[in-house]
Amino acid sequence: MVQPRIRRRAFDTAAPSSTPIASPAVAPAVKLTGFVRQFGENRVIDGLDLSIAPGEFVALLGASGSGKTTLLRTLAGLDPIGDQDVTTPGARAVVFQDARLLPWKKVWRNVALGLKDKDVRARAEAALKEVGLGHRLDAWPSTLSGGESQRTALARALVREPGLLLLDEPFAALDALTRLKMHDLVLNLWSEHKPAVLLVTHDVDEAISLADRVLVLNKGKIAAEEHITLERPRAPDARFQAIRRRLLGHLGVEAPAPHEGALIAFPTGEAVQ
Ligand SMILES: Nc1ncnc2c1ncn2[C@@H]1O[C@H](COP(=O)(O)OP(=O)(O)OP(=O)(O)O)[C@@H](O)[C@H]1O
Repeated sequence: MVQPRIRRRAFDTAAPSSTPIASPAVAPAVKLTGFVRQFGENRVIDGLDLSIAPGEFVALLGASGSGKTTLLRTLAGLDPIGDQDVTTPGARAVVFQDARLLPWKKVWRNVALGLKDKDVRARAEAALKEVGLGHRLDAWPSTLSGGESQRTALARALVREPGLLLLDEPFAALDALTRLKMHDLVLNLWSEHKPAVLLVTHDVDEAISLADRVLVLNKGKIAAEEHITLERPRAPDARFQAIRRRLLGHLGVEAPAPHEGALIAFPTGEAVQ
């Protein structure tokens, strides 16, 4: 396979003006200027500008087919970019919706995949302990639950000490409770290691709960941006709901007023409107 060319060059030190974490002297973890991606006649990304500060947690929302994965794949270096202005200076790691573990390798070997040092088992073990899987080092991937598989995928990403962590709907296939636990885990790992994060998600609440900044992708460009300054952990209070309504509006979805038309299920199975 021809390796995509992601330019890793010295770039201007101007920090993104709108990011809360950026300091003027710090180079961004991601910088895209006027980026275009086209499949035949389909111009999916159309002159997109994006800057992510080191350590910043950004979530990306957008309708199905709006180009979220295309953008993430570009930043991951998985797609050719031609001679375009894309800079991702540090190490990158990606976690997808499915864990993509090699079934013939034990859990720790999946995490250590591609590492070259002598102490790879120790590093894999440390990463697996961090995601709460220190007891499953020698397990086979087929014996893991969905949540455990995604934890393993997170450990595999973390062990590479990425400056940029790309998350493509990593919690979408998990049940609601496991998803909430994964949110806590990701926030803990992020505050411990502080990579820049780009999280692609369909879930507006997930985006508001986790990110410093939420972007809405529409017609190939960033159509809206919300800075989330609520303290973590974030409760779905009135300020949260106001951000939610604005983001849903940008996505073309009308948010129901609280409880309006909502079905409330009781433990008896009885439901009232
Ligand atoms: N390799 C490809 N060849 C041709 N078209 C592609 C290719 N990859 C993506 N596309 C098209 O680009 C558009 C954006 O796809 P992409 O997967 O980035 O959207 P998305 O926002 O991630 O969608 P979803 O939320 O449904 O996952 C779609 O119309 C898709 O069909």
